[in-house]
Amino acid sequence: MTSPPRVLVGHGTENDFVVLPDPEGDVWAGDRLDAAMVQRLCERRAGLGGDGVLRLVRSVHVPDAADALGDDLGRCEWFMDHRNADGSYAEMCGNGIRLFLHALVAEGLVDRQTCTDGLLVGTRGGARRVGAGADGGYWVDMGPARPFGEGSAELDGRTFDGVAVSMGNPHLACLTDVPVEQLDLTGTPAFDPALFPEGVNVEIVNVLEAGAHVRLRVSERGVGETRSCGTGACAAAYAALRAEGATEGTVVVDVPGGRLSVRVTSATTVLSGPAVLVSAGVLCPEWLQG
Ligand SMILES: N[C@@H](CCC[C@H](N)C(=O)O)C(=O)O
Repeated sequence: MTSPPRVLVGHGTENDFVVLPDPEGDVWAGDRLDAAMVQRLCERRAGLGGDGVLRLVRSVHVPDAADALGDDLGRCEWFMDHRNADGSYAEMCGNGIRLFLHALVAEGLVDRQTCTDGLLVGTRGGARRVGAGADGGYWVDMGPARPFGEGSAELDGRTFDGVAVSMGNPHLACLTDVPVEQLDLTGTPAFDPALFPEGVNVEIVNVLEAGAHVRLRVSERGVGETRSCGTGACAAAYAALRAEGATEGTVVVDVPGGRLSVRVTSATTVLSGPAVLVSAGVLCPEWLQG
C-alpha cells in the first residue's frame, strides 16, 4: 500500500457498513482484508464500526467471482465483496447492494443517470440488477424467494416457528403475535443445523396488515441483531404473503432503522429503500499497523 486506503461509512435503514473503494483490486489484494481486519474495521469503539464491510472492486480482480457468476461474469463489471462483521462471507446483502451502488456513484465510478434501468452487479449469490429510483433511493431485483422447508429458532427463551427461505442467503422468517419490541435479541439463536448447515438469519415478524405491512427485528448470521436486513425483509414479505395464500403483492416492511418496500411477483422480488453515506476519508497508517 503506497497511500492510505480510502474508506467510506454508510448505511441502508441503519444497517451500516464500512465501504472500501478498491476498483483495481490492488488496495485490499490477497489476504490484506482477512477476517481479523474485517473485525477490526467493524469494531464500534476501536474501529470505524459497522455490521459489515463492502469492498468496491471490479469483478475481474476477485478470484472467486468466476465461480459465483458463471456466464454472467462478463456482464458484471463490479462485484460487491461483502463481509459480515465477524469476517465471514455472505452470498447476498439487500441493504449493502443499494449502498454499494450509491458509493460507486459518489466515488465517480458509475454515473447515476445511467443506472435508472439498473446495473448488473456481481455477488457471491450471483448477478443482481440494482438501480437508482426516482425518489433518491435505490431498488434491487433480488430474484425469487426460494422456500426450502419449515423450521424453528429459539431466541429470548421462546421458540419461533417459521419458513426457511433462500434469498441467495439463508433465512428463517417467523410470523408471530409476540410484539417484536418486547424481545431481547442479544443472544444467539438456536436453530436446526440440518436445515441450515451454513447458519441462518432469523427474522421475527409481526403482521400489521395482512399481506401488506409487517414489522420485523432480525438476528443476522455473522453479526447479531442489526437495525435492518434487506434480504430478511424480502424473506419476511414472502412469508407474510404466503400466510395469506398469496404469491404476489407489495409489502411495506418496518425495521428498527426505517422502512423498506418489497414487491413480490411470481418471477422475482424487488427490494426498495434508501442508501446513505455518512463520511469519507482515509484509514490512518498507524491504525492499520496496530
Ligand atoms: N444485512 C444484510 C444481510 C447480510 C448478510 C447476512 N448477515 C448473512 O450472513 O447472510 C441484508 O441487508 O440483506
